[in-house]
Amino acid sequence: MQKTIISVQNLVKRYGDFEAVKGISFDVYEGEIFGLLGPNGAGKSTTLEIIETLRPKTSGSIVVNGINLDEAPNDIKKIIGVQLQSSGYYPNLNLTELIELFAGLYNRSVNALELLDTVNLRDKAKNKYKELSGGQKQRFSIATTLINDPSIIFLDEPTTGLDPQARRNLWDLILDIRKKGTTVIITTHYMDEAEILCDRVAIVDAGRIIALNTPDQLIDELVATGFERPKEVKKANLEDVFIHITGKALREE
Ligand SMILES: Nc1ncnc2c1ncn2[C@@H]1O[C@H](COP(=O)(O)OP(=O)(O)OP(=O)(O)O)[C@@H](O)[C@H]1O
Repeated sequence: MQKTIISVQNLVKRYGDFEAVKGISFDVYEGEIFGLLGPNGAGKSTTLEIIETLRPKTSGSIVVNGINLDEAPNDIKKIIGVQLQSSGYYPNLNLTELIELFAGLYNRSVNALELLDTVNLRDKAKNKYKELSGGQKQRFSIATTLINDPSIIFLDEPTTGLDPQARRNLWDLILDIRKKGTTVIITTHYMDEAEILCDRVAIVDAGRIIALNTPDQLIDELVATGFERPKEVKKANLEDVFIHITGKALREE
């Protein structure tokens, strides 16, 4: 029996007259990678930010690890890891100094180099954020979610804009984080990514969950309706070619 670590019930969010989230309910199990998928404007980030205590909800109930968001949002903050806005990365500080600063905000001391190691950025410890490549920036952003040793981390489109190697590298990182027991909630527009990473996905459209299951089950259900891909699929695709000829290793970015 899986333990529920996040329970969302009838969540509604209105911005003025516009209802962005229309009464959604779902549970996230401890230790899983749970994906929120959906087109632009579906309400994924809004839902995520409400659970992260960063945005007020209109109605509904949210319980994170037994803590009711209405009663003790600060207790929820202590056990979750949130990607900080890059605007909060003071331009004159290097990565080590930024981590130390954020750790101070959580009232914690962390070994910055060890943390940078987990995201493969030790050699950039003395660099400033603006000197990083896109992939390195994303990895640093994931490192910042781990500063308070959280039980749950939230990743909003972590691989958008990355090259295939950097995406795969980030997938490995996310799988490693989960292997250590951390629950991961992720939003993405990439279905290949969701298929590889997520234990279960909720497909959100116009503020409603229209499907929720394991990727495998969702695919099987579609196939059971008689769906077939319009043309025979080749055994490889262009991305396989790209990775095959450029190598899987992460580049010196
Ligand atoms: N602060 C706000 N004020 C008014 N409307 C907002 C606000 N934030 C989001 N919205 C609207 O709510 C809807 C859901 O936005 P949200 O950012 O949650 O979608 P999303 O699924 O994360 O989309 P994307 O994939 O583009 O990031 C959109 O129509 C958006 O315009």
